Amino acid sequence: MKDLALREKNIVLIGFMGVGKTTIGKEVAKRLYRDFLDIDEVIEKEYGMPTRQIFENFGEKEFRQKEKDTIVDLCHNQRLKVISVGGGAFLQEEIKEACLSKCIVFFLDLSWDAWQDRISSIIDSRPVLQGKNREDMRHLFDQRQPIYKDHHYKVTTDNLNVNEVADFIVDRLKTAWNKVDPNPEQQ
Ligand SMILES: Nc1ncnc2c1ncn2[C@@H]1O[C@H](COP(=O)(O)OP(=O)(O)OP(=O)(O)O)[C@@H](O)[C@H]1O
Ligand SMILES: O=C(O)C1=C[C@@H](O)[C@@H](O)[C@H](O)C1
Ligand SMILES: [Mg+2]
Repeated sequence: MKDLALREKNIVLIGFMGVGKTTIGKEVAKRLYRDFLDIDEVIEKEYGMPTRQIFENFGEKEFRQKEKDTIVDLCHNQRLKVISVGGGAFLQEEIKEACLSKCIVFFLDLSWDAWQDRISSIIDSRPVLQGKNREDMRHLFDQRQPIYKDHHYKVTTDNLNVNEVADFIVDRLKTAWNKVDPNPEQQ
């Protein structure tokens, strides 16, 4: 696929587990009348089981390979999608490179203090949190922050609800689109 106009590019949400990529991605897609894809859900559908079971049955290495193939393919062959990627996706350079070069990447940032309030709602379904105590989780949280450093936009979500974060993202996008292409329908 040739290089896309800014308005046509896929929008990708990145960030640590539980920051709201799936929840907010759905809201952004609704507001823009776009299809939403959650990479964890795409992979789960393909395997017919939850991520946690994919890790148990096939191992993290296979999950990561599938994650890479799925995201890189979408980046090169799809347009106009809103995509939320798993919290570990940007550990892989090829994923990072494909997303940053082909899509518009939003980093959803959340402080450790605010993140801790989410633990009970996410812990059962996230394999990489299994068997970890609070200190281990803090270590993983800190260790992961550098992988999200490369992005196009950052949204600090601590004091924003889901609708406010989605509105913020859509507002940023519309500003950027209008800057490069103010009257798209007349061309
Ligand atoms: N801005 C927000 N304010 C309050 N709660 C939120 C916000 N965003 C998300 N949540 C809640 O946090 C929980 C985790 O959200 P979600 O599953 O969307 O995270 P995620 O980033 O997709 O996680 P993962 O990387 O593990 O898939 C959900 O219960 C969701 O309702
Ligand atoms: O942060 C991670 O490493 C992960 C996050 C989830 O979204 C899933 O992609 C999987 O559970 C791994
Ligand atoms: Mg998710």
